[in-house]
Amino acid sequence: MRIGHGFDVHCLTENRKLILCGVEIPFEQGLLGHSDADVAAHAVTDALLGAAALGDIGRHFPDTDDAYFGADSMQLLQRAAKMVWEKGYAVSNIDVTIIAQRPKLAAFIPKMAENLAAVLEISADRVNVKATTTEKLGFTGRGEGIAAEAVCLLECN
Ligand SMILES: Nc1ccn([C@@H]2O[C@H](COP(=O)(O)O)[C@@H](O)[C@H]2O)c(=O)n1
Ligand SMILES: C[C@@]1(CO)OP(=O)(O)OP(=O)(O)OC[C@H]1O
Repeated sequence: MRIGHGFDVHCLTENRKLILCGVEIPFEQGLLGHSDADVAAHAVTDALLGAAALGDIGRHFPDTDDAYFGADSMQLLQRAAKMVWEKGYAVSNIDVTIIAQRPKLAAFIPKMAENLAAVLEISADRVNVKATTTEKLGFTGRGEGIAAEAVCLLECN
């Protein structure tokens, strides 16, 4: 068994979509990034890569590369999963925490978990997604950005 952790932050801004684990969330602001800025998908990607000792998302998909401009981060996650499979590991489970003061995410969480399970080719009971505020404290609490953390356990084939 191998454990990995991922953490990411993106800034909230006008005129951008808010996409979390591939789900477009209706909100007056979205996340800024070179890709679609899906902060939760990025945290999961880093958790997988970390567990397999494969570095991080920026190493494999640099934000200086035009190929990733506006990229669908769930596709980047799928590519990271393939790297992990090729190293002989299988994803045992993932647990994701999205840190956002607003919007309320509860209604969208089942679809986020479904998307992650599909991309990672694992059953729904191996995926957990949750959201928390920071009780209006810090940059997330002020609504300046959204953060996400993820942990992943890999099994050796
Ligand atoms: N953006 C969010 C944040 C939280 N939730 C849900 O609300 C619960 C309470 O959040 P606290 O930060 O006050 O502990 C949390 O457990 C989530 O179920 C949410 O849906 N969207
Ligand atoms: C995903 C990538 C690549 O498009 O860009 P961003 O969307 O800016 O995201 P970030 O988490 O800052 O870094 C990883 C990048 O390589």
